[in-house]
Amino acid sequence: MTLTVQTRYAIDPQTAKTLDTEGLRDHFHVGGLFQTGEIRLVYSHYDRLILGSAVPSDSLTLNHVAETGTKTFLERREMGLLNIGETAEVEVAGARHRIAKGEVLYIGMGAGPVTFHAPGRFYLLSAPAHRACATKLVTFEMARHVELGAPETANERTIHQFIHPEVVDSCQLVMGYTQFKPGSLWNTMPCHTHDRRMEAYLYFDVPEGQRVFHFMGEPSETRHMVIANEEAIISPPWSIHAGAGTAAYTFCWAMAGDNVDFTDMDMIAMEDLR
Ligand SMILES: O=C(O)C(=O)C[C@H](O)C(=O)CO
Ligand SMILES: [Zn+2]
Repeated sequence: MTLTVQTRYAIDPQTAKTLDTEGLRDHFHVGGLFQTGEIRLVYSHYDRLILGSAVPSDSLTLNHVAETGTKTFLERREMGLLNIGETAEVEVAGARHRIAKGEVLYIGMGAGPVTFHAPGRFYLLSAPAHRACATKLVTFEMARHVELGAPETANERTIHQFIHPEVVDSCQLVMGYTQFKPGSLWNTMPCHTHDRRMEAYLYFDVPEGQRVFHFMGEPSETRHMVIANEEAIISPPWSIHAGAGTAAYTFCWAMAGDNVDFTDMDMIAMEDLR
């Protein structure tokens, strides 16, 4: 089994604003996930969120990851996973969970090794935990669905909230994905920050040859990165996070930090953006 773990350190907004395109991407862009037969993880020092992928050709087991300094990966961590591939099974603590495309499995602290089976294509998120919450499969019907935006501003979209206090108990993780109404391409605009929580985005279902322009930075110092299908972004707590696609796409958002209140956001007025 191939396990690759990359570490990304946290930097402050003053340093971030001095970076060129390559520097920004080195810190905040994650490419090369979703390799068949491999588990790939990125350990971010922003709230110690780990994001990654598992694409089994047969099966793959996630257990010991040296970077966490614990015997097993989930000893002091919780995990959320989203299947962006075909329906497949995941085994946790002797139970097999059948996960369809677009469904999320929450796995509580101390659950032990996690085995992923083909033909799944799993996006993984993990944050430090302080108590064991129950492992739970969240189907599309069980999630909360929040409608936002309007066609006139090209931001009409549905936020599907899967790991959310009203759906499943978790310590730090809040997670879901956002889909667009035809013609809308802007996510998270008007934009916001939440210094209490960091965020990670995975852009997927981006059509061949299309890209998403992801915006980051302090509201007065915005920058952009151009993102291809199945690439991710680490969004620091001090940064806006918004994007516009050259075609429709879906993105998975996930947060970790001081609270699990999705609505705890500091909205940025359009006239304050630079
Ligand atoms: O389209 C959106 O708006 C979002 O999906 C917002 C993210 O979920 C987010 O930034 C939550 O803090
Ligand atoms: Zn946010």
